[in-house]
Amino acid sequence: MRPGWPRAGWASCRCFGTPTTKACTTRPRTPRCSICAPAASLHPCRSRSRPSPRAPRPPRRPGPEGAAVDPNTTVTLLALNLLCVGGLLLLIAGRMPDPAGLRDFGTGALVFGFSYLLRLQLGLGSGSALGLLPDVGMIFATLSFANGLRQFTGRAPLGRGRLAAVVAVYAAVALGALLLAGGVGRHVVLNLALGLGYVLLGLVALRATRREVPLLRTPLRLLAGLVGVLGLVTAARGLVILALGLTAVFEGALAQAYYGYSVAVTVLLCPTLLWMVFLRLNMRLGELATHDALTGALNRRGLDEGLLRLHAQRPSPLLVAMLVDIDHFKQVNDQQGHATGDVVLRDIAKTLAEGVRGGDLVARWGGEEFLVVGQAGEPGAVQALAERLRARVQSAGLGEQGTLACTVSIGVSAPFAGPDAWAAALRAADAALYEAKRAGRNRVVFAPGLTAS
Ligand SMILES: Nc1nc2c(ncn2[C@@H]2O[C@H](COP(=O)(O)OP(=O)(O)OP(=O)(O)O)[C@@H](O)[C@H]2O)c(=O)[nH]1
Repeated sequence: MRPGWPRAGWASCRCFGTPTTKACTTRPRTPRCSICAPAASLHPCRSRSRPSPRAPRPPRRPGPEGAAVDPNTTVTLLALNLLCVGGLLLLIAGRMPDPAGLRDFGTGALVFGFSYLLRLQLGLGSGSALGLLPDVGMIFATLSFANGLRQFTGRAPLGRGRLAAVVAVYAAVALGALLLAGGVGRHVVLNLALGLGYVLLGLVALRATRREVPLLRTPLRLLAGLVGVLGLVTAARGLVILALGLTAVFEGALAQAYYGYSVAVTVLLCPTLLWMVFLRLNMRLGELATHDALTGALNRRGLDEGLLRLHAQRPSPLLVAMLVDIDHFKQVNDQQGHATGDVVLRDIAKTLAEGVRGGDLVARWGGEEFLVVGQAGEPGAVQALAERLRARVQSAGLGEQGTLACTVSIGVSAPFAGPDAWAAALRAADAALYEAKRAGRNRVVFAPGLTAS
């Protein structure tokens, strides 16, 4: 250490031992060295940290608390969020055998995200003709969402021709508005069209709640509420632009409210979509676990679950078991090929499922054998059901061309109640089926306790 230099702390004090010769760069919280400390009141750093009362104060910037919602930052975050979610949905859809609308959801989110980024590049309030490009992107993305939702809820998608026509009409109207009224016209048309699109999307979701399983109704209602309100707010924004001009919706309280709500919707929308996808996948897995892959009839596990449900009813109903076996099915395979045999199996399963009463169970019991379990019901009802099933199969056109014919033999158990009687009922149905085959096939035989009516 040089003689005369401060003892401690000088290295961290940015006056470097020459406090008054230059403008001091000492930060307010830097520990002072022994040179600065005694003359702190004269030192330039002290005078800088305490401005004289006469000096004009710099304008206050909003702090982190209560900071304004900045449209540019908000739109950037929305765009990134949409791009991430779109990519994720497309990844999930790529791995699903039946993506049911997920591809359209993903495409919609990606196109919306890119459109937002393009709008940021051009300037949010820009009135340039290039701005029509992201506008058209957003309209297409909204239609893509609606298409995805339709498919997700089991409805046919809108054809490509229709989508292209709507987008073309929008582009023409927006161009006309731009030529007539400049940027204001373009923004009014965009907000009104997007608002209408969101409201329609909400209505598609609301309509689907009527047909969907209860599990899916909650996220669908949430989706309908979120986009429905966004639609009304966006359309109202269009009217505000018309009445007050563009500045009113990009600055001030209205802009704060709109962008605040948009953030909330986007943040909630993504988990809602993923929630719906998760539920759908879960339902699909449940179906795969309980249904036969070839015929779509219940498998043993599905039958067990169905039987438990039937037995759990109060009062416990009387049930009957019917074993349905295709006659001479080996000949179908030998003459038409195994693939056609598969189609015939599928057709017969469908014919049986369409012929039973609501609540009856149809399961694939073995290779070309099905089991129907239903409530015994009124006297004569079981006999009528068994005969109807036999007749329906006989008259059905089967195979790829619908030109093949097959018959079935059916053995019907006596009515039974409770799981304990299940094994005995199956034995009785099997014995009756054997008897039907022995007696010449294409007939129904009833176990003792039930007689043909
Ligand atoms: N295509 C196809 N054939 C199957 C399947 N499962 C079993 N089979 C066929 O079903 C036929 C059953 O033949 P059999 O048990 O001799 O009975 P059947 O020819 O129907 O004669 P009856 O029952 O006595 O009237 C066999 O040829 C099996 O290969 C399947 O999943 N697909």
